[in-house]
Amino acid sequence: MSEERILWGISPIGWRNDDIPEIGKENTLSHVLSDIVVARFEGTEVGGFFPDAAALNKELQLRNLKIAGRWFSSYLIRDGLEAVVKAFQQHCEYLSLVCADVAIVSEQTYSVQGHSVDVFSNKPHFTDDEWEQLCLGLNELGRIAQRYGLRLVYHHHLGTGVQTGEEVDWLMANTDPALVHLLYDTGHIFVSDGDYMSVLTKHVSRIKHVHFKDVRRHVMEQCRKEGSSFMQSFLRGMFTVPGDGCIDFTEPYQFLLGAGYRGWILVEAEQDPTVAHPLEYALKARKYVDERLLAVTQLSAK
Ligand SMILES: O=C1C[C@@H](O)[C@H](O)[C@@H](O)C1=O
Ligand SMILES: [Co+2]
Repeated sequence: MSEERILWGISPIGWRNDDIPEIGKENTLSHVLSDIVVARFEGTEVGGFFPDAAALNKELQLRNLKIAGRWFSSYLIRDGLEAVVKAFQQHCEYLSLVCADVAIVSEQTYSVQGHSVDVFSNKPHFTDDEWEQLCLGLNELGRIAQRYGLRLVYHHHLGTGVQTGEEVDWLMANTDPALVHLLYDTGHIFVSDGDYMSVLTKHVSRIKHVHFKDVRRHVMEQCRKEGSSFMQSFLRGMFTVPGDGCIDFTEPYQFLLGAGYRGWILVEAEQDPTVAHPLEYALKARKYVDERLLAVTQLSAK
């Protein structure tokens, strides 16, 4: 478990994207993992194209890489808890076999994440009953995750019912802090609310996993103006790696350090890999982390 320090990882989403599985298909698992080693990250998250646990462990061990976690789309509101539990148990079983730390959950009932609609004006809103069903269900999934030695971390996401800071507040207030933790994703909350510090400062004690995703402001503004879908927006380059967009990561990073955050920070930048060379962007992110985040912290500690 990554309890003692911050571990830096990078998501495979820059090479291949589960939201559009056709893109980056030419990037094999070996290629992606070896690029991650070249860029000096310690680990990654599991992508949809990753193999069974034994085959993955072999490739990880060869490169001394770790797995942080994996995304799980829950449909607690649409299908009910019972229908979700079996798939979630299998998910946790796999994650425990690859020695992961977190199970990342995002409720996808009514989500427009994968739809061809304007993501900026079509997010769903849950009713009180639906919120209750979601929160009780998440507590139960959190209990299951714990049995597998994992933490359930909830991923707030554009185009879903838990997108805004207010919705994150509601989710945190109505779930059990011992069972349901928060994944803080800078890119999603910035595009949603135009602010990335409020969720962090309010909920830092619940945050157990972090995605550092940067945003190209001019592309975001253009996508908003034209009513782009979520997938169109990232294909057009709305997201990028830290240091390449408009977010100043020194602020959230210093705050996380000050609050004693331990665990993973993953660079996560979905863009079209035929436009944004994945290794080039991974190296760009590494340079920013080394020079603007780690070096500054070491200097101020002297
Ligand atoms: O953590 C994430 C996983 C993806 O599948 C998702 O669409 C992306 O935006 C993200 O932040
Ligand atoms: Co994310």
